[in-house]
Amino acid sequence: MSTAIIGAGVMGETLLSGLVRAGRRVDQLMVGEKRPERARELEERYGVAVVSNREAAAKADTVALVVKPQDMGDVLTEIAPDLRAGQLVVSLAAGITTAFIESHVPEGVAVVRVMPNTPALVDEGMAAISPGSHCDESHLAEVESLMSSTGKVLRIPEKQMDAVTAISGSGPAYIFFVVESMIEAGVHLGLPRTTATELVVQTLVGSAAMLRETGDHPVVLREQVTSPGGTTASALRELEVHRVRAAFLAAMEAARNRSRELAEGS
Ligand SMILES: NC(=O)C1=CN([C@@H]2O[C@H](COP(=O)(O)OP(=O)(O)OC[C@H]3O[C@@H](n4cnc5c(N)ncnc54)[C@H](O)[C@@H]3O)[C@@H](O)[C@H]2O)C=CC1
Ligand SMILES: O=C(O)[C@@H]1CCC=N1
Repeated sequence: MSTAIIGAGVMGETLLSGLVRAGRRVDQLMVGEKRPERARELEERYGVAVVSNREAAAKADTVALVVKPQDMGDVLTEIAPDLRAGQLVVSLAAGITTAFIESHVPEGVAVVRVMPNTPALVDEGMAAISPGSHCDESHLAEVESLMSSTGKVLRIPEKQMDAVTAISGSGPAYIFFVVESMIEAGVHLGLPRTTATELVVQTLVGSAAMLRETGDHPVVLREQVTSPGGTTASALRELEVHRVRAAFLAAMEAARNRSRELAEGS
């Protein structure tokens, strides 16, 4: 089964590299990429064929669209004449609905919407997938196989996609923001930057492993760290005073709303 990736920026390369790591034959992969220098970079790095979008659409069994939501309409209009019934189109774009894609492609083309995230680069990705209206089990299984090469895959109803985008799609950025803030705090408290970075990164990795390995609720794990009258309680009180929990809620609502706006083309 050949797969084409149209749009090989951050997320397109993440998918491509994951497929290569998972042992997909490079001669079964193709890339369509607008920027010539980026295309050359990918050819050199992976030995993958970079072809026109139309050639990619005509030749591949599965066409993964990884361009920005704002570019999706133009790309679909460009490749529609080359698509045929029986092919699978997979969109990784925020906001873009399966109905929008189906309205641009020929009858009989199956569409699956995916929301991945960048930890896929280290095979710890979280991808949610939703079927369009002409999908069967084999199409969902194919997308599960594509995405499970780089992490976990969850099937969800499409109406949850904007919320999923706000939580796991954008999620790594929030975590990196917290990490960055803690490192800066360490420096402010007088630690060398390298020391602060090592402390924060290992604390994050250790905490993530505890969540996954114990299966305990985060509240339980937080309470274990919070000694009565101790340092953690003092810090958590400040986070509540500064309304950090409310800020997280507002931030994720904003991301969900932006995903909805992208669906409307703005
Ligand atoms: N970066 C992330 O963490 C995530 C991104 N996504 C989705 O992935 C998509 C791509 O995002 P990024 O990779 O971050 O953006 P990006 O800007 O790094 O990549 C987009 C790529 O598409 C190429 N491109 C644009 N128009 C094209 C065309 N007509 N034909 C061929 N290639 C074309 C650009 O040259 C660029 O290399 C977006 O729709 C985004 O919503 C989804 C989840 C996470
Ligand atoms: O920021 C964005 O729009 C994309 C979608 C989810 C993560 N990055």
